[in-house]
Amino acid sequence: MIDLVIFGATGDLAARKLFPALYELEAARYLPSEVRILGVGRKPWSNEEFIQHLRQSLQEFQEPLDGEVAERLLGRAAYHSMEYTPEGFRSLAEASADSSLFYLSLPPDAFPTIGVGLGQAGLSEQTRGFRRLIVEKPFGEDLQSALSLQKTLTQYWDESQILRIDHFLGKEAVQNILVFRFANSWLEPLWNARYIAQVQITAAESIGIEGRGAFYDKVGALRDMMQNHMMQLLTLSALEPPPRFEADLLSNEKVKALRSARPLSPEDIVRGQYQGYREEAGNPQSHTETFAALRLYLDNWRWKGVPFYLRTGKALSRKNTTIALQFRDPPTQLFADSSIDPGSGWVELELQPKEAMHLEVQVKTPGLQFASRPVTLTTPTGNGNRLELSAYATLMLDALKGERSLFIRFDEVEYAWRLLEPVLHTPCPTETYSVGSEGPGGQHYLMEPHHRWRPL
Ligand SMILES: NC(=O)C1=CN([C@@H]2O[C@H](COP(=O)(O)OP(=O)(O)OC[C@H]3O[C@@H](n4cnc5c(N)ncnc54)[C@H](OP(=O)(O)O)[C@@H]3O)[C@@H](O)[C@H]2O)C=CC1
Ligand SMILES: O=C1O[C@H](COP(=O)(O)O)[C@@H](O)[C@H](O)[C@H]1O
Repeated sequence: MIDLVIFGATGDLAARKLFPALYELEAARYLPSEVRILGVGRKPWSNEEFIQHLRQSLQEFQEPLDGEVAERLLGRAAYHSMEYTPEGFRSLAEASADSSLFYLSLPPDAFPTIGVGLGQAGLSEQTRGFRRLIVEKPFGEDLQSALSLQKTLTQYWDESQILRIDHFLGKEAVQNILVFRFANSWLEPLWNARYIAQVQITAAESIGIEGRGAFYDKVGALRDMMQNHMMQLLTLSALEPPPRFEADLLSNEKVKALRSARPLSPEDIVRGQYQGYREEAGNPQSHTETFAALRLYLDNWRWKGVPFYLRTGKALSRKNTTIALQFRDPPTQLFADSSIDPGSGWVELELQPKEAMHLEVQVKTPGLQFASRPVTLTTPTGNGNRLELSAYATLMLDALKGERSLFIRFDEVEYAWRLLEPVLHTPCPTETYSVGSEGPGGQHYLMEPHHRWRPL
């Protein structure tokens, strides 16, 4: 038997994302028959109460829902109520299988207690099977806390057993960045400072904090999105090709990209907060940013001098996650007085809400004059989500298989924190922006002359 042990199984993430992901795996018959789902929590629930909670979560968050598949999944589920004490972990050791995947789906304050508790109960030992630990984000709240969490966990867990999750890496569209870059021989030679003038990475959300105020107000956009998802998009866009597609070789390249970043200064960041956030978060004095934009430079051979502009925010005009690169202008303007827009020449990977690639090219303006105009070639890169697994389903399946290339190695976390550290603790003005807008106006002051943000 293999146990998928979900700590925090009574919580929000489990209900919204993890149970539906398990349902998807069950529906696709990807979940090996020997896998049991063991929910763990402090709530004194019986097996029946947990199974009922799982059923209700699927009814609420899984669409479409096939009753037969749901019942198959429920048939694998059990609950273990425990306090996070040595005695509690001993009881778990008796109840759980020799091969176990422990998923820490609870508030980050609890990560050290559970990691150590499992270790002390012998549950990190791999003498009779595998033992792996999935750790949710955020991994620390700054560099020091991340280093300290790592030190605590590695008293009992080897790095190869720890799977730090960043659900963006489970998205097909994010995995497509590498394929797009390295499987197209026409494109790769152009993907550098010689041909690219600027890179813009945007993760805009239309939703606000959605009842997560107590959590979000301590975190803000820099810690919630920038340190993890945005840094992953940055490294995947900027890294050198690894010699082979292997987890450690890929992580090496991501870390190299992060380590080449020029140190940030306060002029490289703009923060915003949407109107009404303070009331929603229940903190009238809050300066927590719900929007952050950064300008950064990677001082390496490939990217020297190219600005990377990153922005992420909530309560914006629409959900839109993109990576866009602008090609440099041709060396001479052959077509006099043409209608070439200085803001054109983009290749854009749209990651969400649609998965698509957009390539802007110049074609002749019809008529007697030789002038050019931009047209956009668009091709969908996904399959309309019909056959795709959700990000969490992909990652859980990889975790069960022990495949680590879509998980984050500690030095990726470390160097992402190191990069942000200079702007993380310094007080910085937060500009208010309207709900449903493009974000604070100040974001435009980050840009170099002739650069401007693409519309959301
Ligand atoms: N919710 C989301 O959308 C997302 C969440 N995450 C991450 O996932 C993890 C879980 O998030 P979420 O489900 O929202 O968290 P919740 O606040 O819903 O907590 C999950 C469960 O953890 C247990 N718990 C709560 N506080 C503590 C504590 N101090 N010590 C031990 N156990 C505790 C509770 O279960 P019980 O009382 O039964 O023990 C609770 O039901 C977090 O690390 C979060 O950052 C990441 C991305 C998105
Ligand atoms: O991790 C997080 O991500 C979501 C955005 O994820 P997406 O898959 O919907 O793009 C964000 O809303 C949340 O605040 C953050 O914690």
